[in-house]
Amino acid sequence: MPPISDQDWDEMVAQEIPKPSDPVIQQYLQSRQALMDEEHKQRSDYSFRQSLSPIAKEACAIVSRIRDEEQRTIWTASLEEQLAQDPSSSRIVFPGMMFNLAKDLMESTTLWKIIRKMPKGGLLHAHCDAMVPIATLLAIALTTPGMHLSSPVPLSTPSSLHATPLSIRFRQPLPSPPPPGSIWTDAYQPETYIPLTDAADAFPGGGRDGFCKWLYSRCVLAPGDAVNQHHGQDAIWEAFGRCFQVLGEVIHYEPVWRAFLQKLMALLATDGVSWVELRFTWPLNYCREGREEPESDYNHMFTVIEEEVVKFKATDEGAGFWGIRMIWASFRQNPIRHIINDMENCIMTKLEWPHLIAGYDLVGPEDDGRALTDLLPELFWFRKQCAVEGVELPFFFHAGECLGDGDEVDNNLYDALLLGTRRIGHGFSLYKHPRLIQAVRDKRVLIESCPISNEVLRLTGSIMQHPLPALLARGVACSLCNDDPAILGQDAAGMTHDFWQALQGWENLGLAGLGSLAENSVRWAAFEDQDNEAWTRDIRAASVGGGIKGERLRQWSVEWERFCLWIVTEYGEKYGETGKAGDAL
Ligand SMILES: O=c1[nH]cnc2c1ncn2[C@@H]1O[C@H](CO)[C@@H](O)[C@H]1O
Repeated sequence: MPPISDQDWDEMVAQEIPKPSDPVIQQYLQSRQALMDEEHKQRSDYSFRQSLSPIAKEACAIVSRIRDEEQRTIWTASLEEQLAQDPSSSRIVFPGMMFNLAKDLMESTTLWKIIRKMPKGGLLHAHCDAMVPIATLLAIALTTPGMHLSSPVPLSTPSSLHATPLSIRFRQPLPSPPPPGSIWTDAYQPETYIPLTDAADAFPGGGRDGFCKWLYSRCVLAPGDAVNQHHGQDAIWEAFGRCFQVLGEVIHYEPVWRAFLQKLMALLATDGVSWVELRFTWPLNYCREGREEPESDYNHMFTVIEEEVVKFKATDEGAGFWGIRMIWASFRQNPIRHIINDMENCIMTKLEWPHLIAGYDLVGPEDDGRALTDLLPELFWFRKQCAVEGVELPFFFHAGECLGDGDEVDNNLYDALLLGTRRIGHGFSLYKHPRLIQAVRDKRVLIESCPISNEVLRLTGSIMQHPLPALLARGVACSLCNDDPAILGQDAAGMTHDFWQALQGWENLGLAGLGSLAENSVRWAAFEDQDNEAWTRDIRAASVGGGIKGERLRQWSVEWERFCLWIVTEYGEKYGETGKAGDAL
């Protein structure tokens, strides 16, 4: 049979095919939209979207066009190909590409400029030690009089440089100090303290600059650590633990602690973060200025927090900053006596500084420490002691920061909920638990989600594999957090990287979804001591509630509107309804 010509085909067949505008297709599309709308009603950000002002809606549309444009022009297949062709580059580029590889490019985008300005509310999940970028912290240590360095072995071989535990702390000058360069040679006498600046200047690999680079590499996970998935989770946690080892002690000296807090608050404020709740996990090794003997309790540290927050809030930069609270956290690996002792310290410090301690948690690798069921005796004792002492120390547990399905760590989620946790740190494996998802919604528990942390610590390969969208779609309230930004590679105290990744990675989120996550962080912040009833009442009442929470939610909402107006003013001409540059491309 001869082939049918196009003209004959048009006459014979094409007329039979419905056009997109035909009722049958239109009806189908309407049902499709209705199904989508119905599903979207279950999202946790649904009511936030519904109540957007006209300006906010316009800002969301603009951001969505910018996002689309950047997907097409920056994160392109041709860039990917170009990099693949370049033998010196091992980069693969797409919007959900691995965080460490995307970081530089992301910081050059328009979306970055926008997110940087966004009012982000509160940072609810972050570990105190890992908050100030390492270069900044080193600069503080190097300019603080009396800081010294010591090591249990000479730092003369690549392996000792790589992994030896270091001590960086205040020491009175010795009458005859060892030669500064000796620490880098076999002549070094272990455990002797060398002035930090002298040791830095004598660093064999390039003096002070080389020293700073080396210490940076000891405190920050290298991109390779995070990307080498074949090493698995235990290997990255080992490297992660070594970073904390170096950082812990440096901050535990009054002048460094003061400068650290000022820097932290300034960095948060410029990133649009108004409030922070920090996990606080420290042994009693903090010393006052000029002293080598550690304090016997935590009171001086908290006096300093109190003073530094007041000082910062009195500056122009800190005028809109709401403050800091600590969440006391014990290491879950520790044995019973140690944990009970830490709990006692927590309660004693709480009695002195009730407004600076929001609650209690357990930290450290979840799969290498004790599960919450194993810790029940200590936790029940703690609850009883809190009642006896009349202190409000609710739980804010880490739980489900794991890949398991039904293993001990995954099961921590059941205990966290049964023990009445007010928020869950990570909750990475929660999406596998339909009954718990329902409980989390009923009990109004918030998930403190840390997408970059989860990626770098190898729970997920890129933002696009992260389970947070599954939780949001099922109506679970969440907030975004940065966990350990100085160590994990964000190299910033603020949350712009995590916000950016979520916005660019997940189509369903958009600026409105991001706004809802930020609003949640204010709604679930522990601004003051509250019993369970008052806590739940304020979360329900949200911005129409009385008290400090209602007030701050209203304040956040004003900032959000101002931010949306800025977006429309700044980008409306090019990307607004009439400009539509994104669509034209
Ligand atoms: O994502 C995390 N999950 C559990 N524990 C953590 C995480 N990030 C840091 N730490 C733990 O908290 C201590 C400092 O507060 C660190 O020593 C680390 O072990």
